[in-house]
Amino acid sequence: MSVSLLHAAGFPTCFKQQQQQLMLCVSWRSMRRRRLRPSVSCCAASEERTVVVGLAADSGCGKSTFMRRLTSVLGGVTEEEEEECDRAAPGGYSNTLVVGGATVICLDDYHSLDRAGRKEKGVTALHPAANDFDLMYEQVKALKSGAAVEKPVYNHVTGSLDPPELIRPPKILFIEGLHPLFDPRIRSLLDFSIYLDISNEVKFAWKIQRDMAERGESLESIQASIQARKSDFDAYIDPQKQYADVIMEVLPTQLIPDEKEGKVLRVRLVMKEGVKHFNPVYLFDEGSTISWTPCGGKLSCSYPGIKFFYGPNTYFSSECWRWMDSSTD
Ligand SMILES: Nc1ncnc2c1ncn2[C@@H]1O[C@H](COP(=O)(O)OP(=O)(O)OP(=O)(O)O)[C@@H](O)[C@H]1O
Ligand SMILES: O=C(CO)[C@H](O)[C@H](O)COP(=O)(O)O
Repeated sequence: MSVSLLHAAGFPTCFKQQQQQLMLCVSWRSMRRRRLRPSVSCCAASEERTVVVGLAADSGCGKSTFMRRLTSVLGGVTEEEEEECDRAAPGGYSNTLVVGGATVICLDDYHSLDRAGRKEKGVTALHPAANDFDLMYEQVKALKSGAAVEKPVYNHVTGSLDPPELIRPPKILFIEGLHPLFDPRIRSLLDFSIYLDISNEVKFAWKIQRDMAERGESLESIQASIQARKSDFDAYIDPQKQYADVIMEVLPTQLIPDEKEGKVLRVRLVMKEGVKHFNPVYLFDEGSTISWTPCGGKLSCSYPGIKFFYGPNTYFSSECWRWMDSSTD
């Protein structure tokens, strides 16, 4: 898991280069919004139990990008998966991704209020009242215990709920969305959890990049949408990070004064100690504290160009965490 996570997070180096590569990719979420054929898991219920991984983040904070990179480690979609999908649910819209024996479901599908309903009640999609946590729990529990479910589908194009789709239990079930760690019952089903903690500055830069370029939104509407969701984000989304096994913080760089474009970033990987089946990664020497700033004379870019930190640290008042900080110019 550690290697895949590092790959997905872009550690330890070349973050800038990877960003450029990412920018060439079409966002998976935007692809699936256009896609008209649902993906339905085609893995037969196996003797082994399904491993459940939660990925939490605010909207526009890289969940789809992260999942696309993580599942690329698992391999591509097999012919059997394609055929099963075609047979099981031809036509229609889906937020689900099936790849390499893993199924990624998007928790937006558990919105109990559609776009019109939220508008009428004056709540955002981040508010618990707009989501069906009972059904989310029942279905994740069923999948984990090897039973298929008829999962609802929230259609981001129409803003309403489509007919449900069949999800069979995969080897690995990823639940990604706004609230995978919100409900204690659902938290108890997770074998591993990740929170993408994107600072306001970077979130804004990424949203502008995606929503202006790909969705034709104006700067003002992006600003207004972030602002309108801010109090619910603070109340219901952000606190989930204390329950995650791994938190990836993406922050503005400290290496370039006044860098506003969000093209150069600082990434901090926060890893909980003592999580079953997870070995936190380290730089050079496990358990030590390492801070590295290269010699300016050896750099082809402006000093300091790159900076690393690794060591034990506290997070939410607990000491069983390790941090890795990486910043590149
Ligand atoms: N690791 C990354 N490095 C650089 N840019 C990124 C990274 N992850 C995401 N982004 C930028 O942020 C944008 C939003 O990412 P993405 O669509 O994956 O977010 P999301 O959480 O799935 O959003 P939503 O829930 O609104 O669909 C991307 O289009 C990309 O521009
Ligand atoms: O936060 C979101 C996704 O993470 C969306 O805003 C939420 O799902 C509502 O969808 P839409 O904006 O299409 O009405």
